[in-house]
Amino acid sequence: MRTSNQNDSDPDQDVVFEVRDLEVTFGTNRGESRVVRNVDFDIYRNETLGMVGESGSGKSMTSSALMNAVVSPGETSGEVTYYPPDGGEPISVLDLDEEELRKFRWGEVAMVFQGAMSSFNPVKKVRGHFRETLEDHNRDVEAGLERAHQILGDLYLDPDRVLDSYPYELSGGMKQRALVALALILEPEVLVMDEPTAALDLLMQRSIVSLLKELKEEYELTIIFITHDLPLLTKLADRLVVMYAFDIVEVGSTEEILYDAAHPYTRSLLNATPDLNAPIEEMQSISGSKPDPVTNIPGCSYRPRCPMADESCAEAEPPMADRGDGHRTACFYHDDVSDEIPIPAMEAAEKGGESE
Ligand SMILES: Nc1ncnc2c1ncn2[C@@H]1O[C@H](COP(=O)(O)OP(=O)(O)OP(=O)(O)O)[C@@H](O)[C@H]1O
Repeated sequence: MRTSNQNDSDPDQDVVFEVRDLEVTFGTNRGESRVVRNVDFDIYRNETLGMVGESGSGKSMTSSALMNAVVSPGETSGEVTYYPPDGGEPISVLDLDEEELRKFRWGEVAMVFQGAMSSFNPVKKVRGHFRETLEDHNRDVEAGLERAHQILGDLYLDPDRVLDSYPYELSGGMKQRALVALALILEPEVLVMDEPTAALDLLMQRSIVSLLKELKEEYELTIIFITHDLPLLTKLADRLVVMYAFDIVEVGSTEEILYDAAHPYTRSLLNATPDLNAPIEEMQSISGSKPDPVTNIPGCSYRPRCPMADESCAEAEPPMADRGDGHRTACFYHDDVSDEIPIPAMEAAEKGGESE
């Protein structure tokens, strides 16, 4: 097991991705747009890491940067180190050339993108997509198609029927599962899923979640799951990363974040989700205007919307405070937050748990 010498890494964890000082910028006519700002975090092998935050907070850009796949003319800087399994040589992802990246992206880390519903070529049968991916990566096509059968079966699909279909002949849920199977065809270690369930109905979203849990065990995957849907994440993720204004404001185990959220933004997010078992449609928006990636406000980026902000929050950016057990948050007042911003639903849930 690799242990990191970085202060904010957990030495007991087997790290698969180590991200340090990650920045993504775009030049605009208003000035430099910094859409990912000094982001530091680790991803542990075989965990499901959920990334949550309001629209535009930088989740997709951060996950694209993990694969050095930020769209042009975006500039990515910092360090993204990928640790292959079994102690293989670490890979500095931002230094890979085009050919190395092509191999890395399917073979080590595969991605099911936002809007993936449309990412099958409509005039090609599903089998053709599997064949093409295998051929492009010089894999044994017959053995690969056999694996496709296995994965599609594991996703409760009829493999022959799906492989012989055109994408338009499949329902949304079937198409989405076929895309997950395609992402897994080259046996990646990590699966990055960006809002993969957004276009599906609630029932299908929940069934994809239980399928992902099964897949993760079966194929020993590390999963990074990006969504606005906090209720969905709580059922799936081992740990959560909360993003606000292009940076991480809180990270910790899902349980810690649900029952001891220590950043005012995370607590507002939880309060905007009245019932963690309710459909996402019921999530309310948080008051105040969203941050602008071209503007750099001094101090804490959440300050303009934070009910607890005072002068010290304007003077300096709060460093990540360590609350133990890998729970960290960027707030000067993390010890006072639970008194200042109660979360009635969580308190009720906790009381219910105690009385059982
Ligand atoms: N091609 C682009 N060029 C310049 N800026 C971009 C581009 N794509 C996204 N952005 C900006 O980058 C910021 C972060 O966007 P990102 O897509 O990472 O957010 P997100 O948290 O994933 O949001 P969503 O949940 O809506 O996908 C936003 O301010 C967005 O407007």
